[in-house]
Amino acid sequence: MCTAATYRSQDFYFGRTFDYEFNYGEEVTVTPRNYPFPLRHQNALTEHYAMIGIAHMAGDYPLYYDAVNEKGLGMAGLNFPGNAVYSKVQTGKDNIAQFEFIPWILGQCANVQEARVLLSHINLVDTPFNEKYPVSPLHWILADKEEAITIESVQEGLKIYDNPVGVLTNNPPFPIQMFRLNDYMSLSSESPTNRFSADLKLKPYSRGMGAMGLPGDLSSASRFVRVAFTKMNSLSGLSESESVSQFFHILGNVDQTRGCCQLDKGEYEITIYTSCCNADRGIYYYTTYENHQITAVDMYRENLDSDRPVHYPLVQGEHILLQNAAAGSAEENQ
Ligand SMILES: C[C@H](CCC(=O)NCCS(=O)(=O)O)[C@H]1CC[C@H]2[C@@H]3[C@H](O)C[C@@H]4C[C@H](O)CC[C@]4(C)[C@H]3C[C@H](O)[C@]12C
Repeated sequence: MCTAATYRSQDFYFGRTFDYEFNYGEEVTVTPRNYPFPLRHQNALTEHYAMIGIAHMAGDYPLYYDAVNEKGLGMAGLNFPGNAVYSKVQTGKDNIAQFEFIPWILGQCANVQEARVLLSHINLVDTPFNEKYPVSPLHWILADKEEAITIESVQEGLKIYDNPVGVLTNNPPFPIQMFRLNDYMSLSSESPTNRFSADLKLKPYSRGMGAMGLPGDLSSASRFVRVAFTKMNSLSGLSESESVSQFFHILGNVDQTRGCCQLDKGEYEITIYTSCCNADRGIYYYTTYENHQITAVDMYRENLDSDRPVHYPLVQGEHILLQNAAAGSAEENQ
C-alpha cells in the first residue's frame, strides 16, 4: 500500500509513503537537464527539465517511483494491481513504456495543463524494462500548486480524472475512491451535537468525536478517506519547518507498522520511506522506517546542466539526541 498527497502553504509540497515488503535499493536521485533519457519507441529526451525524486538506479538509468521537476510539477506511481492495463504499440501515438512515464511527463511539462496536452496523444505500452524488472501495474497522481489529476490506464483506455482532494492510494479505481467520500461527509473536526434523537440526552464525552467513524484500518480505500479528511482539515504555519512537519503528520496517519499488514507469504508490509518534496524549492525531504530524523537533498546544490544523474542512498538508522549526555552539551547517538 502506498499513499501520495499534495499540500499547500506558502510553497507547494508533494510526497508519498512507499509501503512494501521489500525495497529495490531506491535512492534520492537528481536527473539533470542534459541526461539523455533513452526511450524504447521514441527518440531519446536529450534536453529536458531537471527532476528530483526517488528512483532505483538500473545502471545509470533512473527508474523513478516519484519525482518533482524544476517547474514544481510532481508525479508518483502507486500500485494498481488487477486494474492497470497497458497497450501495444500504436502508430500515430506517443508510445511510452510504463517505466518511462514519469520522466516523459516531468521532462517536458511545466504544469498539469501542459501535461494534459501530452496525455492526449500518449499510448502507455507494456514494454518491460528488462527480464528482471517486468511491467509494474501502477496508476499515477500528477500535481502542481494549482491542481492535481489521477491517471489510470485500464481496459477501456487511458482515464484522466480531476483529483480535487490531492490524494491517491491504491485500489479500487479512483472514481470509486472519490464516491466513497460521500459516506463520510458528516465527519467534522468540530465536536458533534446530538442529531440522533431529541428524546435522548447524548453528549460528546471526548475530544475528537466529530471524526468518529473515520476508518482506521490499513486498506487503501480506508487510507484514502483518512488522508483526505486529515489533509482537508489540516492547518499549519507558513514556514518551511512548520509545513514540512505538517506534511509528515498528514502521511503519518497511514504509516504502516511492521506486523500489522501480513502478506500471503508471511511477510509484512511496512512504510519503507515517507517523502515530502518542496516542489517550489526542489528540496526532497524523507524519513525511513528506522530513521525518523528528516533528511533532505536540495536539487539546486547539484549541477543541473550536467548529463549524469546524482544519487544518494537513503540514510538509515535512528538518530537519537541524548539530551543529557553531559552537562551543557547534547550528543547524537545512532
Ligand atoms: C511496488 C511499488 C508501489 C508500492 C505500492 O503501491 N504498494 C502497495 C502495494 S498494494 O497495492 O497494496 O498491493 C512500485 C512503485 C514504483 C515501482 C517501480 C517503478 O515503476 C520503476 C521500475 C519499473 C519497472 O518496470 C519495475 C521495477 C521498478 C523499480 C518498479 C518496482 C515497483 O513496481 C515500484 C517500486
